[in-house]
Amino acid sequence: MEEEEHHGCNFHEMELDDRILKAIAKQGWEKPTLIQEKAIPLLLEGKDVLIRARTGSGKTGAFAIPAIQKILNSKSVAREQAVKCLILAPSKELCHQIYTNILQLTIKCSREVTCVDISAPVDLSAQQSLLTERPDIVVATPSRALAHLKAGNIDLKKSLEVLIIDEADLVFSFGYEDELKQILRFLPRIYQATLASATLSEDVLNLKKLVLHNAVTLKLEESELAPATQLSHYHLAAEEEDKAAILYALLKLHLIRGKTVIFVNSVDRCYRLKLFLEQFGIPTCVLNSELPANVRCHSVNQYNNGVYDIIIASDEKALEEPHEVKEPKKKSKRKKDKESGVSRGIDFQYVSNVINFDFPLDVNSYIHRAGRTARGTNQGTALSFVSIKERPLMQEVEEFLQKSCGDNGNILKAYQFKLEQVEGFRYRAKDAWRAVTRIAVREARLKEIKQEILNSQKLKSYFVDNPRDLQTLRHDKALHTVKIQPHLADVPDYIVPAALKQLSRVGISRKKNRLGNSRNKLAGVSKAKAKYEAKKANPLKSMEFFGFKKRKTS
Ligand SMILES: Nc1ncnc2c1ncn2[C@@H]1O[C@H](COP(=O)(O)OP(=O)(O)OP(=O)(O)O)[C@@H](O)[C@H]1O
Repeated sequence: MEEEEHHGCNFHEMELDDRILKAIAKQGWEKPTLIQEKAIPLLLEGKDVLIRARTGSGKTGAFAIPAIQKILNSKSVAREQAVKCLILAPSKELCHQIYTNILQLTIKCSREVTCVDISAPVDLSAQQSLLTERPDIVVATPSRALAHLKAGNIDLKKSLEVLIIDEADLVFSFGYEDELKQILRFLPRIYQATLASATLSEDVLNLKKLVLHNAVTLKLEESELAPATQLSHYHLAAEEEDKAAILYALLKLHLIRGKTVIFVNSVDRCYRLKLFLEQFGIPTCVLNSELPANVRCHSVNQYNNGVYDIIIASDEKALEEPHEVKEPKKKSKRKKDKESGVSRGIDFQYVSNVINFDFPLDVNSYIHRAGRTARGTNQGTALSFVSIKERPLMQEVEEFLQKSCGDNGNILKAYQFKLEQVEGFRYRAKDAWRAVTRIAVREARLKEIKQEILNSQKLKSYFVDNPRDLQTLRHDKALHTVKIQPHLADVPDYIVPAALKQLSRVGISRKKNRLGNSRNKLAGVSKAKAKYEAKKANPLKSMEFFGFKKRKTS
């Protein structure tokens, strides 16, 4: 089944319970997204559905709303408490996000519909009590679900009505095939199943055969990314030695406005960039697979609430130090978390810009990175730094964008960046980048993990009693493994390009006001949203002042 038309129907026309409608309204969702419009009625009819829709298109709502409706329906007939819906997702972050979404959607019926997330890597016995209550919805990674099923902590044989697998394309690649097959043995013969995925890979089709029966495939004929009217793509030619200088200039001159996610290709480079920006007084928060899962969730929550403006994330597919390692690679001894899809599927909210500091290693990865912005109905920009070596990868992305956006215009626009105009920045950046030695990076990596583990374990019980203090726990503190020279935090007038002097002054004074109001940042999503709304018109607009004009790609 392939659909293109968006009839603009309303949630009220979907025969949903009033309590769900109220919760949807509270979320500020005025209309269903295209995938919600198509999927919700089919799922309410009881069909098995394979949902293929672009990243950020609202798939969570598409499968969660009918599941909640179904539970409310069955409760109106029999009040027996049992697990009726199992939602599997390949990472703890995703589980946490789905769980949060469900809490929001059940806010008006939280007594009738209960939900637990059992993806946290704690002792099974610690979660047993949550499961003895037999919550209506259980969210888990496949390995956690299987462990509890084997331990006899959940029994789904009689009660399960709905099975949902989110980010289905990742389930096999994260190594869950075996676990999933085993889980199926614990399920009843008949249940409704949904798979949600941003791509229709071979893995998804295999999973479909395994899990779905007579399924409807909802493959929306839309691009895998938001349309060009919503998401703008730019590339900027930059060699390794200049990337850092350009980023520093863009950030300090406030040419990049609004919340930003910067992607790099390895955990080391996360810290390298953090330590580099730290020297210029630019705080950032890192997200990578080595950090404890609850820290990652907390960081993303705070980012979504407007506490931080910049997250540096490493891609899980990435290589270690792709530009620098010359010897054969040794296997990292440090434990990486199989269940951490650091950025895949994560709903970073109100992100104005995605910056590919390192160009992604394939088209899929570009799609997933760029999909962190322009989510739902919001605007966004993806800016990629591209070295000569990375040009072939960029061409692949360009071809993909051209094909998927279906017109002959240039979707991936180039910025001609006049590096000579920011010579002062380049000069400072060179020293600062050099100061970030391998040892400093290693120390930072260890220090952060130690700090975060300490925060997350020793202070856990303290934070349970003092949840407000948890809000003030920040993940963007300086790591200080590189010596800070305070003067570097300022931008002396003489290094600001003439065309930008006026603009950057405005930017800097605005920043001062912002800092004065930093407490407000803790106030939550509405502030973050307001800030986003103020800047959304064109977060990279001011780049044009820079003496580089938009030009067509060759
Ligand atoms: N009907 C709607 N109207 C406006 N915003 C919506 C609507 N439905 C969902 N959203 C918002 O869109 C964003 C993306 O939703 P969601 O995370 O469900 O997307 P997704 O398709 O699952 O993306 P991914 O594949 O990356 O996980 C969320 O911030 C969500 O609150």
